[in-house]
Amino acid sequence: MEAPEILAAPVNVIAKKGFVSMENLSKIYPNGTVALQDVNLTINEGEFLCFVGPSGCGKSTIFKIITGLSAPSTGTLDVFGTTPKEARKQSDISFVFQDHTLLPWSTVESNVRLPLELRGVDKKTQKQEAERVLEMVGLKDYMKVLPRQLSGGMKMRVSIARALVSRPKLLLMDEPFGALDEITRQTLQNELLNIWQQDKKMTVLFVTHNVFESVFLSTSVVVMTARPGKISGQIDIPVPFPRDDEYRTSTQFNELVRQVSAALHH
Ligand SMILES: Nc1ncnc2c1ncn2[C@@H]1O[C@H](COP(=O)(O)OP(=O)(O)OP(=O)(O)O)[C@@H](O)[C@H]1O
Repeated sequence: MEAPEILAAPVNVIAKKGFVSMENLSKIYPNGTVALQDVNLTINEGEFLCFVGPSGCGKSTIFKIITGLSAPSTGTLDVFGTTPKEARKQSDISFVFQDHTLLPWSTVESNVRLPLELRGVDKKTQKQEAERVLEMVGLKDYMKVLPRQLSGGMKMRVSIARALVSRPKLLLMDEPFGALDEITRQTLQNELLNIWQQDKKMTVLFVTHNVFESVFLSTSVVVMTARPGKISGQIDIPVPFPRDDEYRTSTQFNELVRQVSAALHH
């Protein structure tokens, strides 16, 4: 994590129409790197937004700002009517990273219960909720198993279950499937969409370098450019859910992939 930014200007946090909204948001790191410049973005409740862009375009910085781990240098930010830090404290925001970050010495169940345990939720509820989310990711039979006994895809499922256990309003996923083989990746994409469909109100922000993945998963793709990091375009994916494997080979899918790729190389 970066050093505290004493010089950072205070951020205005005000209620806006969007679920999460950013206006003219910029981020200049203490070493002078302009990570984000004039970012304007409105995210509505229930959206599945994918961020694509070259390495270093500021995708992770946007995530850090939304969660209050980093302060914007200028601009306005609203995270469902409260401060980012408060939203995180209330467990309204959960994360999933490429690295599953599971505790190796704890069972699957203990790993998944951890966010609730840290919040002082009673043991019975912890167990019920862990069972609920492990069922959702198809791992209810693996509750007593240690992470090292699981495949990469299964570890990622546990990581997703742990993020869902606190019933977040906002789920942030930073290249979660980047380290998985293509078949496992597609299976997990299907599963993630099923889970998201079960909770129509959960908003998902998903970073990926993979254009196909962004077009398969999202309701809208945000395309970013690097140095300085800016949003160069947003392409809506007006394809109804559920989406299946037929969609992956459809003309519409290929056309949307073409559009996102063109925006990336623009
Ligand atoms: N703490 C920091 N101090 C200085 N510069 C930073 C810091 N964190 C990130 N940067 C720089 O800010 C820019 C945006 O970084 P960020 O990690 O947000 O990009 P990204 O799009 O997530 O990259 P990647 O796709 O490689 O993960 C990069 O040029 C990076 O080197």
